[in-house]
Amino acid sequence: MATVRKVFPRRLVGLASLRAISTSSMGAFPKQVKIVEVGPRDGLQNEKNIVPTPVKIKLIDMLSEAGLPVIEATSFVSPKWVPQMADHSEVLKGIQKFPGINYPVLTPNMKGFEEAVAAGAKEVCIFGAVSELFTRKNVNCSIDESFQRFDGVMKAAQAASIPVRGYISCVLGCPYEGKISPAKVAEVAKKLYSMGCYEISLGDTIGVGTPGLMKDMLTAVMREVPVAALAVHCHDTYGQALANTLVALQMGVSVVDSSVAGLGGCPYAQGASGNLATEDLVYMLTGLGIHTGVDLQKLLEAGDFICQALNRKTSSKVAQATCKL
Ligand SMILES: CC(C)(COP(=O)([O-])OP(=O)([O-])OC[C@H]1O[C@@H](n2cnc3c(N)ncnc32)[C@H](O)[C@@H]1OP(=O)([O-])[O-])[C@@H](O)C(=O)NCCC(=O)NCCSC(=O)C[C@@](C)(O)CC(=O)[O-]
Repeated sequence: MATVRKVFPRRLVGLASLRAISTSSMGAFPKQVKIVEVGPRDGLQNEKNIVPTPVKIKLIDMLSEAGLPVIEATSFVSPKWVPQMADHSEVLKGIQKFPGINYPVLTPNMKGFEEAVAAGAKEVCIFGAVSELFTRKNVNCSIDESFQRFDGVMKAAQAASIPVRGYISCVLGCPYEGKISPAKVAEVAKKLYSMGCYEISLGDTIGVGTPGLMKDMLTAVMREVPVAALAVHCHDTYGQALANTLVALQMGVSVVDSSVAGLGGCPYAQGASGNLATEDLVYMLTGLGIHTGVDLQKLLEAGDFICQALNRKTSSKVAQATCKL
């Protein structure tokens, strides 16, 4: 059973007062941000001990209760590669499907796509990278071969009217190849968008990016793909995730991936740590007067639940701060 963290009203009163602060000198922010919660997938895929299926289902249900509009539920990858995601079908079938909430899943190839559709997936994600070495380690093929697989998934998805989201990993640096050129990211983003991905999530997989790198990368990508179709996905390895996300918001990006309690990491990216914590993102956006539709208190409860189930401390600063009161 989850214990429910007490979030003291005075902390939330403090939060509300932040809204009065003028942001006009900080550039134009979107009025609304869509948060894509990746905790149940990205957050859990790196966990060594297998998390029981009912825990995953309860986490997703709690995140739905908190009002997250998109919750990435699981991935239909090989159980030999990522044993933690082996219960993908049970998870997808077991969760409550709240009206208006999307529950996308990762599908690297046709096998994954077919199994996902059989389990009831209504939206899928393909995931590529700008680095040859990372692609080889992550999905056991070259970038070109990964696109051949995507082509099959895309055609099948289009025939079934299933929307496809595209991921690009290593956009601000690669654990194996180091620096990545913004032009290369733009080229891959353009390819995914031209294939029919409705949204491209730009992943700083190992969290090495800084705001200047984010600005340069986004500038290049925005020449090829409309900003309305872009999302950012920042890992917080070097403590830069919130700063990098803020820059993206200032440049017009209005879709942000994050993970409850800051869980996360890619098993095939050495040094990758957790994602930007959703609690911290919601706190910042609320302070900027940007609408998310997320109930912070319920989100904190979901974070408590999963941290207790995993027997670990939250990485969310907001969760830590409200706990200390
Ligand atoms: C892509 C594969 C499957 C290729 O794996 P492979 O071994 O090259 O595949 P294959 O086609 O040669 O098939 C080999 C075996 O795998 C099976 N197989 C083949 N496909 C599937 C499937 N879909 N589901 C279940 N089983 C599958 C297939 O049936 C066969 O089984 P066998 O005959 O040996 O018994 C493998 O490399 C894999 O599963 N990789 C996992 C990668 C992964 O999940 N990485 C983490 C997600 S990406 C990420 O975290 C980054 C992101 C998105 O968050 C953004 C960011 O932060 O950057």
